[in-house]
Amino acid sequence: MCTVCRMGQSFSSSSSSGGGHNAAQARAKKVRVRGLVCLTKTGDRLDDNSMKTKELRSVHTCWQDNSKVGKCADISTHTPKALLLNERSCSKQHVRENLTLLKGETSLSIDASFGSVSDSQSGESEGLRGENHECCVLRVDMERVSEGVAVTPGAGSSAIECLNTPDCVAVEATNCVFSCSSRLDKEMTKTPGVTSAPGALKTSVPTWRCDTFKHGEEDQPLSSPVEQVASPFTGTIPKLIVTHDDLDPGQDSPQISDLTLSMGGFSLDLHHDEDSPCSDSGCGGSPAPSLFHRKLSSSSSAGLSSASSFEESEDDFTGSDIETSSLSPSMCNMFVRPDELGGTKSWRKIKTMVHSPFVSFKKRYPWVQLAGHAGNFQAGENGKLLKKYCQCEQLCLQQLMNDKLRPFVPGYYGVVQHNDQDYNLMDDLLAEFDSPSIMDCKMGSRTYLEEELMKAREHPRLRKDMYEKMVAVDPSAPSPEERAQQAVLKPDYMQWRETLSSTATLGFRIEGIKKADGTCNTSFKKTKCKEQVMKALNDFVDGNTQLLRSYLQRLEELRCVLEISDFFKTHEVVGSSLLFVHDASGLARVWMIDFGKTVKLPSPQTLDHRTPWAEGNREDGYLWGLDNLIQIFGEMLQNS
Ligand SMILES: O=P(O)(O)O[C@H]1[C@H](O)[C@@H](OP(=O)(O)O)[C@H](OP(=O)(O)O)[C@@H](OP(=O)(O)O)[C@H]1O
Ligand SMILES: Nc1ncnc2c1ncn2[C@@H]1O[C@H](COP(=O)(O)OP(=O)(O)O)[C@@H](O)[C@H]1O
Repeated sequence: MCTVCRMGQSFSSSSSSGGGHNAAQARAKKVRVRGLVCLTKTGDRLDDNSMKTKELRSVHTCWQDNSKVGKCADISTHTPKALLLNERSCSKQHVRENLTLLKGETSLSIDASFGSVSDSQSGESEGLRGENHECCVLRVDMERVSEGVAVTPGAGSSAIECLNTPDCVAVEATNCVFSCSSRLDKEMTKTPGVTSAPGALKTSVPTWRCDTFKHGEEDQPLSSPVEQVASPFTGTIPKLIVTHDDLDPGQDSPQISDLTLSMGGFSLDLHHDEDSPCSDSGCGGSPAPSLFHRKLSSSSSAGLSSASSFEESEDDFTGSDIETSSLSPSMCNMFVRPDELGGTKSWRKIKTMVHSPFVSFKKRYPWVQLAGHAGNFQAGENGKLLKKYCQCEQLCLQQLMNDKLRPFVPGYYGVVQHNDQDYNLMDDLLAEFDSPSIMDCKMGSRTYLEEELMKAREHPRLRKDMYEKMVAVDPSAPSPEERAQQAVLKPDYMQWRETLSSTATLGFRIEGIKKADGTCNTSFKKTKCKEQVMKALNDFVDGNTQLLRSYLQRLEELRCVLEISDFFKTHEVVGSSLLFVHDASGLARVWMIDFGKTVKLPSPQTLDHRTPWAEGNREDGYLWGLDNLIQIFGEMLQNS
């Protein structure tokens, strides 16, 4: 049962309820679409979370699977004891997301304020060829979308046009220079990079040198010198991919949510983007002012760069939200580098964002990011990936390289610098797959750190972006106080998300699925009960029993290792995901990713990861969630 315990919220209302009503009405007219994608040879992006398709060269790897269906205990469902729940959100029925409002509208323009598409171009009956890189969707197609029909612009006469691919992005993509960072206790040696020739998307690393990585007791060899050049950016034909929401019982049509426009390898992240740090508590709760770089969530994407200190982020929170605006005026800003903007902070307030083409330099495949923070990743070389630096994640990955869990996490190669931004360099787990299907499952029964909770109590910070995300899913979810403030506290939002999804009841939730056919779905916010999860999983594997078996085997292996891992025992693992990847060859693997909020416990404390959470015990429910996931896979296999 849900209990109500609202944390101290003594802040004043930032807007009147009347204004809020108007704002709500305005929002209600928006149509949320997920998955506008440019099919390109270079780099694509599918959604608000930097989703991108990937074209890998063929890898004919056969996966021998000898797993047997394991015996699984019944799924136990527990609600962490001390969860502070939003009563309203627990008790409300799920509300469909905005889709029906599309009907009767015409062509769409982008509302940069909240990652939505608004009907501001009503009256148009043909694709609207806009300026300033606007993308347009025809009414006829959007109506088909609203009916749950997949629309493939470019296949027919029209649907979406991706216009005016900005030259400046190509420029942005040029002059990429990689070098190893000399930071972090001189773990790596910084060497000068070489600027690539203009006009091409070229990244050179002529003098790449990384000294042996040392942190504490760990020694990690780093990558060897490489020099690679990606293909020049080419124009693309965008494609709209309709993604079906999980249907709640009683729902009869799919929902569509969230929009990202991709243009030839760069993408416009159209989510509301209140600035945020890695988390309210900092990255992993341990902000390091000199090195900490805030993560940019899809909901809080803050522009072209994300390097900022925790302190700056905190300031941002207290600042008012940016006013909403349509795409066109603000689009120009998207192509302006942060340092070209007037203020030191204004660039972080840009609502929409563009990513440089994200291309695997060797394979030249578009990459896929299913969940997480927009703009967090850059292509690395040789099947590697650059993720925006987070000290917490770095520490974890370093330790994991010497832990029993090593085969279940991406290989880690240290910190590199690119355009003045530090990145953790790690394996691209998709690299060995050919047109992979991918699923991101966020593990655990709690998605925020205890430290975040404490900080929110000490210094309550209003999150307008989270309020907007909340009402977009369920307009009745906010409490009267939240409604008056038009904002929520992060832990409240996170708890609401947990109870809305299967996190609270099963200890994991599906964040996103992208299938080999290019379709994707990141609208699993309300996938809560076991049956819904099974349906999504079954869709993910296309009913393939062998894949189920392979995944089950891998999950059981992972569980065995987790139970004996020193790292796992001594860390609070929050917000970490399991990345499921398979392809047509039958290769199916699962890895642990995202250690941005995985925090070492004070010695000699350890966790069993199954005990229900009560504030102070720091239990995260990770293994409990994995037990349930394994049980579900086992049940599906038995039923198949
Ligand atoms: O999934 P939605 O509903 O968009 O909510 C997101 C996710 O919970 C993010 O977690 P993850 O990165 O694991 O996906 C979280 O980032 P943190 O992990 O930093 O807590 C974001 O917090 P902010 O980054 O504060 O917006 C929050 O807004
Ligand atoms: N090592 C990796 N290899 C391949 N894909 C990855 C890797 N790490 C992350 N991803 C992709 O990026 C998404 C977000 O990753 P995550 O680490 O959770 O980001 P964030 O810290 O921004 O939440 C994942 O869902 C997955 O699609």
